[in-house]
Amino acid sequence: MTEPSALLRGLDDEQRIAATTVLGPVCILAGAGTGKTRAITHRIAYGVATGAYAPNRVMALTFTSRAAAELRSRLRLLGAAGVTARTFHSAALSQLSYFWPQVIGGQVPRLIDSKARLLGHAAETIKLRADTAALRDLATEVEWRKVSNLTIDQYAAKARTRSLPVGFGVEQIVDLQLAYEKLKDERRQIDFEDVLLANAGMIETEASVAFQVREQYRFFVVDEYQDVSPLQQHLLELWLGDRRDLCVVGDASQTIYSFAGARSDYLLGFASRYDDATVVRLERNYRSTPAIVDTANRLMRGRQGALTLQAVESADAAASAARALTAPAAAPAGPPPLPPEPAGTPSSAPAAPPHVPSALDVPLLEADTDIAEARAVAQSIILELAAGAKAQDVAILYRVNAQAAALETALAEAGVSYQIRGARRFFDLPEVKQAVMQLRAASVSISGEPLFKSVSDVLRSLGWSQSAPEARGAVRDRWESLNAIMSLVDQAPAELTFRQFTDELMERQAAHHEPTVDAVTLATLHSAKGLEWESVYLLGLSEGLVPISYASGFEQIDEERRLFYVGITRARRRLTLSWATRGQAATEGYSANRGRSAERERSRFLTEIGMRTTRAGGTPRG
Ligand SMILES: Nc1ncnc2c1ncn2[C@@H]1O[C@H](COP(=O)(O)OP(=O)(O)OP(=O)(O)O)[C@@H](O)[C@H]1O
Repeated sequence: MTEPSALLRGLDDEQRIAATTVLGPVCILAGAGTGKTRAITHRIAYGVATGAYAPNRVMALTFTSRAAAELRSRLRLLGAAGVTARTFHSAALSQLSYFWPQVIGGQVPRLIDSKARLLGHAAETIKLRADTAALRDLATEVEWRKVSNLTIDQYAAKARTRSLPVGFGVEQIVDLQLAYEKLKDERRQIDFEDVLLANAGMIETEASVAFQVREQYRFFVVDEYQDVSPLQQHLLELWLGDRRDLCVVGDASQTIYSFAGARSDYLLGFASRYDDATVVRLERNYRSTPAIVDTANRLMRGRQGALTLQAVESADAAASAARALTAPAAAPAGPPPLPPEPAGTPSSAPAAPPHVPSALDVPLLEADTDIAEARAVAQSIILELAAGAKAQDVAILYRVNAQAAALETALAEAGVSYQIRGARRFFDLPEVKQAVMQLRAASVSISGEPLFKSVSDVLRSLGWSQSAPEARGAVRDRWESLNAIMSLVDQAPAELTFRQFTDELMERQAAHHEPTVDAVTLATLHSAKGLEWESVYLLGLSEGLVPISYASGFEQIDEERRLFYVGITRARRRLTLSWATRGQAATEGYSANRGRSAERERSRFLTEIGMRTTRAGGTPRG
């Protein structure tokens, strides 16, 4: 077991308070890149190491299986392997599967694999016409009702003020939901949200279930708490009962799933629900350069929930009383400032004051069209790669999937390899499955060798070599996959054994946690949450895309602002912003008017930040 004091090394003062306050209600309000994952993993490990927790009585909850796998893996390295780290859904399903036979009898009903398909069948029963796209929107509406913990009647009352799927009225949607629930019951099936609803129902109605569940888990930690839905919050309260050992961590500025039912008010209201809560603010950003931090702060200046440490040192910012993320003194300065100062400054001019990095150092590219924008970005990436950057450290982020098309073209023309996040499942590739199996088999008999040797011997037998084959196509793809596994060896801590390495691989396989391959990442802003890269390009920063055309009203525009904030704060050393002046008609959505060219306006957020524009390949503009 790890020494308790060793677990506190490498934490800053606030992180240490979070880590050592192992009992009672704790709320960690953490800005982007401030080390919240570090804080909660060290807190759990410290609680285990000091004997405050029995590991099997701790439950760490996340919202994605990737995040749960990441927590498990970090906890294992910190000596807290027995702790449960799960998504809300997986924790609820495991309890439901255990208690269903006792309480109801038989097995848990089968989970439906496609809500839209079952809704289609339900629509037929009430003679409602809906095409595939409409059914997907209607499925989202069903999900919203359920995660908001509303009955169909309560939904009917709220729906009158909601923007509903196009072409459907409240009555039709209510009838469809009734038909859907009926059909589901007849078929003895449940959907994703029913798992939480049924689990909650059992704890509420069966005292013995409530007793057993609460006996098992005593200490709760919730990561990304700003994303909690009313249904998840309800279940969490049932799990807790009258206990108070709950630690939540989150960043209200990164709430980007309100449309799907996430509610940051549970995070922001934690201290008023628990008036003796320990509230810790993590505001020192360890990830990004001062210029990137300044860009993020300007965007969030004065916003509610902008989690910050101290007033930025300008009179203007001080006056606004906004608190801002700070970059640590030792943060790298980042790339040389762009755009360049206009030439021709007289040499006799008084010495310039020292340069204070700011958002004005972040380049903003302007191009005529989407493809010109994509090509400008591809060219910039080529320069970065030529200067020694690794492709896997570069990401291009955008608002809607359709924007990837121009990028794919431009990157292919430029010969830059890329992967689209979420587009392929690495561990489903046959060569990867085979490699994991063989590594596992070898790890049973081989021990004591350096990890690199054990893994590379197995992978060589499958076709890996130190240098990449000079070819494109299947052979090269196979090499890339095996090399991605080798790159996990490079990232592994020195003390990791072969057996532990294969444990990790299998864990990642179960969670689809892909290792980085040597390629630039293309991802939507939503799917970039929680990740970081050395260099990040944010594309399409025009009205209609950021904010998206269908966002209306303060709340929705603010969610777009937070999405932009998430994008900015993914960058460690270099951030490049860009937009195209012409494209599809911004007011009518990105993909609705393909082929039609319309003037675009640059994003209002760029103006708020005070960005200057550099024409792609041209000169700065005010
Ligand atoms: N005390 C510290 N000293 C040095 N580096 C740290 C410290 N705490 C965190 N970091 C580093 O800062 C970066 C951000 O940490 P982490 O990923 O835990 O942040 P986060 O708060 O979860 O970020 P986000 O919410 O933006 O995804 C990581 O590279 C991490 O190693």
